[in-house]
Amino acid sequence: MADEILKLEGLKVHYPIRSGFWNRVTDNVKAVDGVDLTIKQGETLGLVGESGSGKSTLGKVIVGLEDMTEGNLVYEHEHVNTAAERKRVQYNKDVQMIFQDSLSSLNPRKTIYDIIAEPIRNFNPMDPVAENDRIRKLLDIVGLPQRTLFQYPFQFSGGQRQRIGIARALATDPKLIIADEPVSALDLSVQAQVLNFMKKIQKELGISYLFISHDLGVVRHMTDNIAVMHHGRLVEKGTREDIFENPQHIYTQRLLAAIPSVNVSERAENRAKRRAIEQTFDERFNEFYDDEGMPLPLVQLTETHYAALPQQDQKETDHVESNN
Ligand SMILES: Nc1ncnc2c1ncn2[C@@H]1O[C@H](COP(=O)(O)OP(=O)(O)OP(=O)(O)O)[C@@H](O)[C@H]1O
Repeated sequence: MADEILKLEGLKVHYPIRSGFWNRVTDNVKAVDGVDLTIKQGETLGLVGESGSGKSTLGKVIVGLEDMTEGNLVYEHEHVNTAAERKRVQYNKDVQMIFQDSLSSLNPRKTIYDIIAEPIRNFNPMDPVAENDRIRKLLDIVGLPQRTLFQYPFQFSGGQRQRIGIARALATDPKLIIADEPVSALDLSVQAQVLNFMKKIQKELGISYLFISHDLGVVRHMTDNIAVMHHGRLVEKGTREDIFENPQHIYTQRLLAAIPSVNVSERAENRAKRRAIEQTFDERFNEFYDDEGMPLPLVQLTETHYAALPQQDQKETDHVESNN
């Protein structure tokens, strides 16, 4: 079995809500509320949930764009928070992010050359000739013509811009890429191209991905394992088969029902199924969520499959109490 590359332990991000005359902290938004998750070397782990479930916050904590309130990041078996400076610099070089909105994540005043050069200059400065070679090679890897090097982001299509974002992320030779909704802003035909391309470079370069998406349909073709997030907690995690063939949590079932059917003749039938699942979700919400509307703790069902189930639903034969 592949070794782990990154482990999240009890990760929490709570944002204070201030109110009243004295602007005191009166409550917290629990954007991420105690997530345990392991990403293995070379795998793609899908992180799925609706808007507001906390996925982006989790991704940002991993790359240091957001601070955690509590918890640990363990990278290659070492705690990132307490690691020596050298190890932390290595972590920042090894773990990169691709964003959903390629236009706003690429500096509009910089050429493609300078955009890709920036991480190289930060992490691995080299002489101008070597830098030029490296940038041209990265452009080749992402399949953009050399003549685009001195153009600006607005001169590219969405799909091409996403490739530039990928080239920038690859510039430091990362081991793990956090891809936050990398294709949701793109047309369907371009989505497939970018996804296939991401898979191709994964095979060639042996990178791991944390692939964040609101759409289980997109994640299906990309991932080995999947974690489903709701209200800042994981409600289910397992292999792709566990999630698609044997979903246990009502929220996972609802997300699966939301995947649009390609087959037109099945659409009416799917609509009816979706309505039934929505109804089950509403009826059983109080069993699957606590008094504050938060998901229950995860329980281990099989070697690979975990779900936040109420007691009476923990019926799989070989289930083991989770220590998560
Ligand atoms: N800086 C912040 N201050 C206060 N609340 C925040 C902040 N950032 C995020 N939140 C809240 O935390 C929750 C999780 O947000 P997050 O963006 O991580 O969700 P998401 O699942 O990625 O959704 P989306 O796909 O829409 O980005 C939301 O309720 C959001 O409003």
